[in-house]
Amino acid sequence: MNHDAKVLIALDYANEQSALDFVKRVSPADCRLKVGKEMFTYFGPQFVKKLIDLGFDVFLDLKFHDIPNTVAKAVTAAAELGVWMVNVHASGGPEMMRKAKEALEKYGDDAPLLIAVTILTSMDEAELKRLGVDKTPNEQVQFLAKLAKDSGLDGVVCSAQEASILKQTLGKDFKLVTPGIRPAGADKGDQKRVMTPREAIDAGSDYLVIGRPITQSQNPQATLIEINNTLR
Ligand SMILES: O=C(O)c1cc(=O)[nH]c(=O)n1[C@@H]1O[C@H](COP(=O)(O)O)[C@@H](O)[C@H]1O
Repeated sequence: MNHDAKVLIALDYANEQSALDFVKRVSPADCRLKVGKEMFTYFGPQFVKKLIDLGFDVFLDLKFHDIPNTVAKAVTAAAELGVWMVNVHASGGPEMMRKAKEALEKYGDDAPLLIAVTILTSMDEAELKRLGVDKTPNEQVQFLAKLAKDSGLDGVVCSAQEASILKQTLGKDFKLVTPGIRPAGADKGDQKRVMTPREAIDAGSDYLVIGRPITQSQNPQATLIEINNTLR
């Protein structure tokens, strides 16, 4: 579906029917859906196909990280499946990212957006040091995001805290996809540094990954519309 919905709902279910029951309660005109490693590993491409057939844009969040040839083939498989967005780890390197982007060229306007993961929000400075990286997470995110842009990618996943600096340095067309979003008053769960949907958009986010505040709502469509209304 071609629309400007900014909310990407994270479908984190270990049961396919529960996910499909939820999906029937929200409109593909008002959101897109993110399918990650858990659901893909349990339910596979057939599950993704069902969501697409229901009219949803799907972000296939498998964070590919492998040699360039393998990643190019993996993103090709994602394009064949018909997903709207797919991602790779920027730390796979510029050659890997370039090859992945080139593999999608033949799909023209139907190619999925190709997004890079920079530094996972679960990594702190000490953990980066253990990996031999002597930068702060923030510096390393900026470094990898620039590398992703220079390699031709369409954007990055980052925290909303990093969005404003990345928007300034990498320009308005480079898409920023941000998790860790909580509507005012919502339960934070295990997210530590959160922003409201409106704050994240104002900071420069293009797409907001939101899971539990919508999936666990009594009325998911109403919650989604409330969020969308704050973004106008
Ligand atoms: O890659 C992600 O989507 C992701 C990256 C990250 O750094 N932090 C993060 O929370 N996520 C995902 O974003 C979603 C957030 O879900 P909620 O915390 O329920 O809104 C989950 O699917 C997380 O796995």
